[in-house]
Amino acid sequence: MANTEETPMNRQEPKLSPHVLIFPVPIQGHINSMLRLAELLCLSDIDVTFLTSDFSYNRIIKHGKVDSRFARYPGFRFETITDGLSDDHPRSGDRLMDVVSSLKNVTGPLFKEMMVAKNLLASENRRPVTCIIADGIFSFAIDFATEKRISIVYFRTTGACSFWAYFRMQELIEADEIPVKGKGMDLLVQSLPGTEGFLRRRDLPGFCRVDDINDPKLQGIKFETRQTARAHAAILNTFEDLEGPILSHIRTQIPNLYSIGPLHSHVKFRLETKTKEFSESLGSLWEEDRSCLTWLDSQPPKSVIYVSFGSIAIMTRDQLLEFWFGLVNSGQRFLWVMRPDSIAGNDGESQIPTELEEATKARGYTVDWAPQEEVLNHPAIGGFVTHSGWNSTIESIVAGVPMICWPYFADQMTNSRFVSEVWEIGLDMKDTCDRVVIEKMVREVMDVKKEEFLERADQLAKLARKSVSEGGSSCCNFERFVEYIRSLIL
Ligand SMILES: O=c1ccn([C@@H]2O[C@H](COP(=O)(O)OP(=O)(O)O[C@H]3O[C@H](CO)[C@@H](O)[C@H](O)[C@H]3O)[C@@H](O)[C@H]2O)c(=O)[nH]1
Ligand SMILES: C[C@H]1CC[C@@H]2C(C(=O)O)=CO[C@@H](O)[C@@H]21
Repeated sequence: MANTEETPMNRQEPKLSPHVLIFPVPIQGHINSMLRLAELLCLSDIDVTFLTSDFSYNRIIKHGKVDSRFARYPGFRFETITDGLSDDHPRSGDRLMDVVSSLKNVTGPLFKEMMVAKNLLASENRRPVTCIIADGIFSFAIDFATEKRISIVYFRTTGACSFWAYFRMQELIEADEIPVKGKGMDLLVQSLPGTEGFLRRRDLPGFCRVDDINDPKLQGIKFETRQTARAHAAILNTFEDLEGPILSHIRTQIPNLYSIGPLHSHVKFRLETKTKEFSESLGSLWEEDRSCLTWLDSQPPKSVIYVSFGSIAIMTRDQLLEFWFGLVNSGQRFLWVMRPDSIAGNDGESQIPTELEEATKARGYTVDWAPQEEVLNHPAIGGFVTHSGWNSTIESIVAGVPMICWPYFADQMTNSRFVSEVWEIGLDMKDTCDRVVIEKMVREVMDVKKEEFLERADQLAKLARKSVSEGGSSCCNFERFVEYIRSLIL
C-alpha cells in the first residue's frame, strides 16, 4: 500500500546551495574586486560569506552602499574579524605592510579558531563552507583548508603581469636579476618568460627594490606567491585579450587559472542582463563626493584629466606641488582626488602658492574621494593620472581612457610598464616627479597624441567588454568556475 503519510525520509529537503567564503586583505583595492566576485557568485545562486576586518566593515557600511546592494541576495552575509591593529593605524603608505604582518600573525590563528568554533560558518539553511576563496597572500587559509579538506581557491587581486614576476622571484634571484637596488635598473630582465625586450629591472614589483636578498618583505611576498600552486585553483581579475601571453606562461605552473575580469564590467553586464540595473561602484571606505560629476557635466568632451593615486599611496608636499604646477601649467582642466591621509607630513599650516590656487579655481576641481568608475566613464574625461593600482588600471582600460602612470610601489611598477610598452595606452612616468615632465606628458596625452591614444584605448575597451559578454572568454571562464563550485556538493 502506498505510504500516504509524508515521513522525513520521503520529504524532499530543498538542496542547500554551495557556500563560498570570500576573504580579501581588508584594504580598498582588494575589497572592491572581491565584492564584485561576491556579487557574481550571488547572481549564480551561490551562498557567500564575505569576511573582512571590523575596521573596514564599519567603513564599508558607512560609505559603501553595500547594505542596499546585497539586500537582494538572501544568501549573502558579512562576517568580521580583527586585523589586529588599532583604529588609528594609518593602514597605508610605508605602514601598509604592518597590515600584512598582523593579518598573518594575529588574524590567521583567530580565523582558524573562528571557523572551527562556528562549524565552518554553517547555520540554518546554510551548509558548512564548501570553498574558501582567499586573498593570494593568505597561505594560512591554504593550511586550514588543506587540514579540513575544504576546497581552496586563491584570488590574487593584481594583474597577471605582476603576479608572474612575483611567482618567478626565486628564478630572478638565481639569475642575479633581483634585488635591483641601484644597480642596472635599466637592464632588460632576461629570466621572466613573456617579458623579453621591454621589461627592465626597474619595472619589476617594488618589493624587488631592496639591497638585501633576505629582505623580509621580498622573502615574504615571494613565499606567499609560490603558495598559489598549492590551491585547487586560482582567479585573476583580467582577461585573455589583455594578458593572454602571460596567462599562458602562468598556466604552465598553475593550470587551473580562471581569468574572469574585468570584474566590475562583468558584474555590470550580468546585472543589466538579469535585472536591467546599472551597477554603480560599492564598497568605498571613504565618502564619495558626487559633486565632481556635476562639475564634469559642464566640461567639454574629453577635456578633463582625472588624477587619483588610489587608497594607499602617499606623496610628500613637494611632490604634490610638482603635480599641481605641472597640471596647471599644462593648461588642461583637471579633477584631482586628494585622499585625506595621502600627503606625508601634512602640517596643515603650509600655504599653497596663491597663483596655484587661483589657476586651480579656473580649471581644476578637487575632491577627497570620487565615484571613480562613474568618473572614468564620464564623457568629459580624456585622460587619467594614476598610480597604476590594478583596479584603477583595468577600470581605465574598460572606460577607454589613456593613462599617465606614476607608480608608488608593489605591482604598480609592472602595471605601468605594460600600459606604456605593451598595451600602448599611456605613458609611464616611473621614478620621476618633475613639473616640466608632468606638463609635457599631460599635453602629449590630452593634446599632441590625443587621437592616437584614444583610438588604441577604445580598441582595448571593446575587447574588455567582449570578454565579459555572452560567449566571451571571461564569461565562459566564470561559468566553468561556477560549475567547479557546484561540483563540490554533488
Ligand atoms: O577617489 C577614488 C579613488 C579610488 N577609488 C577606487 O578604489 C580602488 C583603488 O584600487 P586600486 O586602483 O587597485 O589601488 P589601491 O587602492 O592602491 O590598491 C591596492 O590593491 C591593488 C589590488 O591588489 C593593487 O594593484 C595596488 O597596487 C594596491 O595599492 C579602485 O577600484 C577605484 O575605483 C574610488 O572609488 N574613488
Ligand atoms: C598589502 C600588499 C601586499 C601585497 C599586495 C600587493 C601586490 O602587489 O600583490 C600590492 O599592494 C597591496 O595590494 C598588497
